[in-house]
Amino acid sequence: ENVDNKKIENIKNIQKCLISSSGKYSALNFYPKIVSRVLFRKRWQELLQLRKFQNDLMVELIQSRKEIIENNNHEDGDDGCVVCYVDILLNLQLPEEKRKLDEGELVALCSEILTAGTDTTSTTIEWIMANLVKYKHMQQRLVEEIEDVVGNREEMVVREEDLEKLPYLKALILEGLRRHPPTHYAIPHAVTKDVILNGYFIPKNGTVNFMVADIGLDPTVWKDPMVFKPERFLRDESSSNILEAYDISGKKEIKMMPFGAGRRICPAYRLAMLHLEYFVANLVLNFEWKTLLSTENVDLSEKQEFTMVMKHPLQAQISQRNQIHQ
Ligand code: HEM
Repeated sequence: ENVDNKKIENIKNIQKCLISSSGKYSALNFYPKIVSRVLFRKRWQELLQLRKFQNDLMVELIQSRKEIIENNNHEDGDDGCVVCYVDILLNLQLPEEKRKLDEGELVALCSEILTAGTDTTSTTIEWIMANLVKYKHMQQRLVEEIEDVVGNREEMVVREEDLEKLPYLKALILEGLRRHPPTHYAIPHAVTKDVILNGYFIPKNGTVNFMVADIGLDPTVWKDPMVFKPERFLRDESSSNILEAYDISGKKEIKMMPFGAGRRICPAYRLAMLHLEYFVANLVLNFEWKTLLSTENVDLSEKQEFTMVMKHPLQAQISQRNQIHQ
């Protein structure tokens, strides 16, 4: 909170720059470092320069946190701040190597959490809102469900504790993640020894990835997989509003895996679900979302950036809903 805007803007820019050129720089991994340094000399220089810029920005912030912890010698509270992610990283002792994280590792982990935790959620919200603009009846059904729960309040706001009473909202979020997962692949995984997986031989250190988007569109698992239909997650599509207990973590079975599955599942999948439900509910409760022109259609074409974004970003006309209680 005390960091000046210019610095925040710089961090935002460097993160964006590294994300948007991640394809370009990941090519540097294709050859052993010694070869790639010669073949792609210029690209290496560019990357190292960006990384230095990022380092300079973040190390200063990390250092100031370190000083606060050392001076206060407490877990949280006295400096008016909650415990930060970086506080936990600074206290971490690597059990096998018996050492703390070095500066480069701290910067890499801070960079990872910023990247992994922002575009993913905002892209998913945009896809879901686009579907709500396109399918007015879904927006209407959602508003009615929310008003039934919060309708008597003075302040029209959906609170965290309301979310469990909103099954259609959850069904809508799940359908958004099935039909428009922000990442179409998981992070590459590697096997630590030779294995045979489903009849395929995978050699030690071989890279394995998962086609997250295609799994959610498998026609042998999902009826009309291309159709956006939140009701598919409700027990009785036509009448009942009871949500099938759907296990997004894939512990029982895997019919879709927008957050990955198993040991390396997205560590923030519950937080992400909370963000998605909370933001969509409040955006819809407070505002009516429409296309700019009544004849206009919402174009749901995709474009691959760091996440799979809308090729034509959502443009909508929003107006404040009539508040029931003034
Ligand atoms: C809609 C929102 C999100 C989606 C769909 C999503 C999806 C994913 C996926 C598919 C992976 C890779 C899993 C694998 O390789 O098996 C992942 C990893 C990760 N996610 Fe998320 N994520 C979301 C939000 C977040 C948020 C809000 C944070 C942090 C605040 C976050 C932090 C991370 C981190 C740190 C990893 C890497 C974990 C590792 O290396 O083991 N994600 N996420």
